[in-house]
Amino acid sequence: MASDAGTILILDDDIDVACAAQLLLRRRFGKALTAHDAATARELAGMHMPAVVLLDFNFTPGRTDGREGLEMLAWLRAQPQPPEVIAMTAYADVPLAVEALKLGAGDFITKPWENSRLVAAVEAALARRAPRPGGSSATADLMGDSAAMREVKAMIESVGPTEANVMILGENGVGKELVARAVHQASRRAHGQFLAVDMGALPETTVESELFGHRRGAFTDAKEARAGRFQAARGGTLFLDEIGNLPLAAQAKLLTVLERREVTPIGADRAEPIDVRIVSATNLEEARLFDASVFRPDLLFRLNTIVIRVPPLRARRADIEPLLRHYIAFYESQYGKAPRSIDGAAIEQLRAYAWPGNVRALRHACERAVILGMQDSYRYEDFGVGPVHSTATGGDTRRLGGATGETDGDAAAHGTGGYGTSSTASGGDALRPAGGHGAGPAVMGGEALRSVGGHGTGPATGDGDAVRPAGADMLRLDAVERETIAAALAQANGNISQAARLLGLSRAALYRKLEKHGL
Ligand SMILES: Nc1ncnc2c1ncn2[C@@H]1O[C@H](COP(=O)(O)OP(=O)(O)OP(=O)(O)O)[C@@H](O)[C@H]1O
Repeated sequence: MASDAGTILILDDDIDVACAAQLLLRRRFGKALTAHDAATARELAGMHMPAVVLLDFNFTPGRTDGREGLEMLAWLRAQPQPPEVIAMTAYADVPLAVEALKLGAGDFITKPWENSRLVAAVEAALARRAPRPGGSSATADLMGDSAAMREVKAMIESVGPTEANVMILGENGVGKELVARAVHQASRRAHGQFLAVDMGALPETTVESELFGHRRGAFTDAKEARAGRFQAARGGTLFLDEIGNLPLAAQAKLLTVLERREVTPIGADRAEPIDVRIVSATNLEEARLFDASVFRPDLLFRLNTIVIRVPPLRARRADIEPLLRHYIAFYESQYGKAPRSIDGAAIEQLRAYAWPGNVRALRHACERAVILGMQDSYRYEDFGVGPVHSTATGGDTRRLGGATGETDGDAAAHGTGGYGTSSTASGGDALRPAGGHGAGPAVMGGEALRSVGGHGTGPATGDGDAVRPAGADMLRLDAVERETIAAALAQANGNISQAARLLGLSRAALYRKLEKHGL
């Protein structure tokens, strides 16, 4: 019997092949649509947001290079709610299938297929999209048992099941997105989408179309209708990350949507009701957030029904050791390394370190130690974080410099003192280019291996730049990269999201590069 598992879209220019798949899959899974060319596929994908796409790789007669399929795959992967893609290739095209897998397809089948194999592939694709089963607790991914973390987790468990909008506050890298995901998992919407949007990275000119969607032909580039993030997250949770970076004009539009609980896609004549729970996050200090010239108070009022403050790591030092153990084990397994213990003195020093980059930096430091550590146990130097005591005022001053609350007392997760009250704290993720890393190594993770040994011998921990020229050329390239990043940061006034956009990088990729260059 058909189940309502989500729409399946089949793109194949061979009408017989597409229809055969449609008949089979419709019987088993419910809604299955077909398209025979790229334009129709895009149109259908925009309108129906399929859960799974079966993708042939050549849809123009005579084409055999698979480029069309790879382009379509990239387009599908870039959608606000990307479907699982199953590549369909001819038997001889295994290299193409491998390329498709590298580009994000979840599976491939060869034509002609066995029906049972096709059904199994679609079932597996649907299972990959389903929320993680069991997980007795929505907060299972949040390591740390400090008083502050316990308070954060208790809030998640109590506000999760409500429909209240939640705003999460905290410095960069403290785990705001993880908290947002936990709120979603604890909610009645857990079976629906958790859709994250980096508001700081949306170009101002397209904010409206990205969030609310557009109809075909609504403006010059609108070649197909496209659902916005509000529609894509229907039934689920929309996570508006870096909300503090949203320009004031876009804030006004967002406010209208939240007040009316409906969106009108650009070019549409009717509004559509929205069905999303809004969770937002920002690293702005509260003083800035309450400044009406930065953030509209009426919008803030809509968003912050419940506020969860995630304290910086230095204010909950009891979490440092469990986090270290967790991420060391994680990277040992990822890199196939034998488990090693952490030297007792190293744990003490790592607990005393100020962790200006919070959990994200701790995670990177563990990855570095696993790759570079040469002793029987991990030593403090393996983590590449610089001298313990340089960090309270110097070190990485990029993200909030204040080292207040540096006791095991664990600042309260909410209330007034938990976040950003230090007079030395800089606004948001403002970057001070002059802040160096003291005596810490200038390279992080696998980059160090590559600078010494040429290229390609260590695990590729960077951002896809595993193959690099050796020696002087590489040093020059690194210097150019560093300068380019510094210039972009200066131009963006230290705003990480904007700098990432200028550089064409994701924020995560930019963070890695900042750490690599000691910026
Ligand atoms: N309590 C935690 N347990 C395990 N991992 C964590 C925890 N907190 C954060 N992390 C990890 O640290 C990294 C940064 O977390 P996350 O992206 O949620 O932070 P953020 O506050 O949203 O950062 P930003 O403000 O820069 O977007 C992620 O890799 C995340 O998995």
